[in-house]
Amino acid sequence: MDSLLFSDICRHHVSAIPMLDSDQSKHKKHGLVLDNNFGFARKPDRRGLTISRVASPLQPAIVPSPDKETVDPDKNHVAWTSVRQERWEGELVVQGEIPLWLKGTYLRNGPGLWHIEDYNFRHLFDGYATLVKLHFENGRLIAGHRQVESEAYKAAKKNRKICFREFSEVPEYENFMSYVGDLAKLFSGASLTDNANTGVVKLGDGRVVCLTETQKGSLVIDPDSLDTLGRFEYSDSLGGLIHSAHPIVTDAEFLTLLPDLVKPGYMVVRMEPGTNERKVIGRVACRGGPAPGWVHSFPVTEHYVVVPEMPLRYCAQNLLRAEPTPLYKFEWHPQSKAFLHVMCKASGKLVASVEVPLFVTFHFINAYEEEDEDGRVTSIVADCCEHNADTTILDKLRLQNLRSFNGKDVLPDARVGRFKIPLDGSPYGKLEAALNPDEHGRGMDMCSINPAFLGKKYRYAYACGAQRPCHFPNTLTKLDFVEKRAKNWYDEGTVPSEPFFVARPGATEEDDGVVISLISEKNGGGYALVLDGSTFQEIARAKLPYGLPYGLHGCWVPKK
Ligand SMILES: CC(=O)/C=C/C=C(C)/C=C/C1=C(C)CCCC1(C)C
Ligand SMILES: CC(/C=C/C=O)=C\C=C\C=O
Ligand SMILES: [Fe+2]
Repeated sequence: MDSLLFSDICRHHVSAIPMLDSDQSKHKKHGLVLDNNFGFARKPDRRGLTISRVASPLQPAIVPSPDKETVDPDKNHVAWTSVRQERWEGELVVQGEIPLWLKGTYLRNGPGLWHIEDYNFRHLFDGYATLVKLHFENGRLIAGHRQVESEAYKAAKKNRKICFREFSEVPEYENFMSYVGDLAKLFSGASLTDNANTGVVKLGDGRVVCLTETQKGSLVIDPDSLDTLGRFEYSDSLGGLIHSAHPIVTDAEFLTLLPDLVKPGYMVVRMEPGTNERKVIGRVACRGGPAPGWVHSFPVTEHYVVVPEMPLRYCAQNLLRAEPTPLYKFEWHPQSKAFLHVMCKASGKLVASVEVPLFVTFHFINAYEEEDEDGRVTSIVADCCEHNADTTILDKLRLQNLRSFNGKDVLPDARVGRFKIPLDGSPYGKLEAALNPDEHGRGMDMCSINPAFLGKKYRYAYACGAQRPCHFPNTLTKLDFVEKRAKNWYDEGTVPSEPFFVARPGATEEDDGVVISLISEKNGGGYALVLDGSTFQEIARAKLPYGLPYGLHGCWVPKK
């Protein structure tokens, strides 16, 4: 049973954040708080991890490495292993120095639980959401993680099986009639997951919301306790079941895209802080078919929203299937071509719609307007993590592939794809690499920028790159689009998550700040890492009591 493996996780005295609740008290042992209450029975996972450490209440723990002999790093890298318990919180020992100006909480969301009972999920994106926090204050660091209490997660726990349609997993049907019943529920959205495992955003009004690609998977959480407070109900009647996993969120607005699978196109919508009502800015009809392209993310400039139409398109038939297809809910339609549409934020009018070379991206990095000497906008530049128009990256993110690294260099090449969209009515846009991909080992994804440069001409981005041979991005990289160079951070055998930039208050330089990442180590350990935004050198790290599974996207909640 997992409880043996989870033994003796220490929790320190953190007076500001009450932890004991009735669930936890039953695990209270030797003055420690455990929270091994997944309710999913499971055979031991051969990690044989034992972290046994009792910390005095005020002393941060020094946690020994797990038993090396029983850890098979190739198969059991902690990045691809389910989080070991529902929740934990404690203060970490900091090596180096956390700047005193860094006051607030970094939140990171991601799919962290990939099994129920003995059933292992297939794809990275299937896992139930694990929310991680790093609270920085006065040079100290309090960390914690907790499962997001979606209906999908709670139902799986209660019924000991998958109950909703996830990215690639669907509930097991007892008979044909139950499959038909589930299909009926698909159209109303009732059978879709609300497992908000992709990102977390802080709205302009302070509410913090975990998100995924289903609209029902928008869940409000408490950034201190990591409690799930309830569903974020959109009060408009725009309908639809899915949206972009990456809305553009600023203190002033929330912008997102609602793909329309019936009449292929996208609704561009905006929501003001303090409301739950999205209002339509405009609609873009697809130029290719048979369905809209997948819009995991999209970029904006100061005045425009760029709507990508990728040839990797949603596929209604694949949505209905009980077994995943090679491209899951999507299909690759190169003959349908690729387009970028540009909509004016203020009027909802389409100011450009250009055909561009075929591309595959999850993540746009940023976009900005270029002007002539009279201040007229002549073109738009939009950057993304581009997988060389190759969809195989989706297959590389299958857990079986992630868990079977054998030293071979199998990560497909990726680059910073820079689109140039003319606004003079020309029918074509360009796509080129913004810098030589060798600068970042030809791996490229999970990007962030200084948020003050959102939609504006910018020089720097932070992302994960590659130190080859590898099967997954394994470096942190700082990209300089002026010098066309990258600075890379690498720690052998680790899997770093999205580098997240936090600007120093009062900064005037774009890269004046820190970059935060959570690192999963091959020995089962893990640490929080803080790099200097400018030099990209390590300034602090703090070991976690145990490594955490790979996570996706984060946000920053400044201390009030
Ligand atoms: C974690 C991540 O990056 C993406 C998650 C995507 C999900 C959960 C997609 C779910 C979907 C369904 C459950 C049915 C409808 C299509 C689609 C949005 C792909
Ligand atoms: C982790 C990832 C791609 C890595 C490729 O090199 C994509 C994640 C997408 C969802 O947020
Ligand atoms: Fe994403």
